Amino acid sequence: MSTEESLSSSFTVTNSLSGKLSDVTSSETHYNAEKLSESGSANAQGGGYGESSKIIAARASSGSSISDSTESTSSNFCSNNNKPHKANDKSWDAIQAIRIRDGVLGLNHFRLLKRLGCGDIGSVYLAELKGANCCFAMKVMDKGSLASRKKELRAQTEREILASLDHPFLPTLYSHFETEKFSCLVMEYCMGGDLHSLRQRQPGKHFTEQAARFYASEILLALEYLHMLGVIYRDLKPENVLIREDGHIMLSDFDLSLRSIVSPTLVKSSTLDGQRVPAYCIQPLCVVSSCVQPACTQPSCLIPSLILQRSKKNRKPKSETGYQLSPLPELVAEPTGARSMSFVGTHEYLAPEIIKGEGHGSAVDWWTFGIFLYELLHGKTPYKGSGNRATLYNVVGQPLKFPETSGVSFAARDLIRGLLVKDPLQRLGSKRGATEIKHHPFFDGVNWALIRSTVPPEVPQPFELESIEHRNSPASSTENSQNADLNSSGSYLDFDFF
Ligand SMILES: Nc1ncnc2c1ncn2[C@@H]1O[C@H](COP(=O)(O)OP(=O)(O)OP(=O)(O)O)[C@@H](O)[C@H]1O
Repeated sequence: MSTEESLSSSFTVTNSLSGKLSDVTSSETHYNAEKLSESGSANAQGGGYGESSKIIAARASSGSSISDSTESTSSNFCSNNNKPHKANDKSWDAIQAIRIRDGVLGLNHFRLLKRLGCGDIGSVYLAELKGANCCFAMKVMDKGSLASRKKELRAQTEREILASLDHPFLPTLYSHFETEKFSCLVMEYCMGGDLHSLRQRQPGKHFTEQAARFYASEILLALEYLHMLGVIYRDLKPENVLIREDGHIMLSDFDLSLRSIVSPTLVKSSTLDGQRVPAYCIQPLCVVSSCVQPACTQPSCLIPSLILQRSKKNRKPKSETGYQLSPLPELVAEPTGARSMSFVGTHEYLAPEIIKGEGHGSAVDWWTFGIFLYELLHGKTPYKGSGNRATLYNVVGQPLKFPETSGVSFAARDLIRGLLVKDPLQRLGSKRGATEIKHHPFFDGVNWALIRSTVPPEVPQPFELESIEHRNSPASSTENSQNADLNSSGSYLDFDFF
């Protein structure tokens, strides 16, 4: 079967799920491949997709348990009891103070200052907690619209995943409440915009290798944490990486994520006698600058013989290296049993196994991680075609190429090659997840434990609430009238959706 044929036939996704899935994901057994675009929808089953950038498989409505006019009070849902990293967060304290005073938190406690953006299932507003000088990002979803478009399960999945997170590079969900018409998520506000916009502002529209390493390292930790929770993210792209006030990142947007069961395991370290050997995918001496698809069949096992010999020669006697000689066990938490047949993601970032409809698991996140790193370093993605169909064709059938003039290091290209192996079983990260990827020489020198203390490549200008308030004053609010109603009493009238 030609690639073209297999592409078309791959859109007939009728198989049932295999592998271990949670209750929530098992509802994915009914789906239709569906494309989302501002210009409308198209049926992807026959390969007749148009030129949108993002596709999803619509899952059947689960009959979600959204209740009316209440804040979610379900025990630990939005308390910081189970979020030790938020123990000293003044935003938690401010929200808690309102709860103590008024019982529950609601829309009336917030002033919506401006619309930050809108996605497929809702709009996100910058919201100030009245009287507390604290700002949040509030995602507002129209319940009627969610129901009519069968998006309730997506919204519910996103909400439940957000509620379970407690990580410096992932968003905090402070509260979820419902009004008669809207479902609202109160999240941490990221004031620095997204990584896509930041990349556009770089010379040559790409990051330096040092900057790319920084962002890729933080993303790797975020994905590692998600995989430990059994969450496969599935939508990595610079647009979904937001920049915090301090220049560190926050991975956002979980409505395409998949939840599965994972059993974290301690395994013996991959070091040799305690000495780390650079785990290149391809032997450096054999590689020419514009490489084609690698012979990287077992990424974590292929260690260049030259390097091995040197390592053995340089190896220090046991007494000198002390405890390093007993390799420490490493935590591996890759949800390798997860399987989904959904057709989800963004065209240029879709893994081949998703396009081919073969069923996919956590390895899709390592594929997208490879595309992501390629884009940060080169200012473009590797398989982009003249349209979406051509892009998908390239992902499945074309070899990986780097620009002739690429000044990108061997280590970076080797890592990208290892991640962009088309067979998910042979892909770097597919067996031991982030643990495997962290050992790649591209990340040499990264202090994983202290990455939060690393100085970011760029720190955004300080955010001034007053300037937004000024712009939103009645005298200057033509823009506001198009967005949310921001009247000074703080009550809202209408939201502008989608
Ligand atoms: N916590 C946040 N802080 C600041 N801005 C945010 C935050 N969350 C979202 N945004 C902004 O709001 C926009 C809409 O976000 P949302 O997650 O709803 O959708 P999306 O990522 O654009 O698309 P989709 O939901 O269709 O995948 C984003 O593009 C982003 O610019």
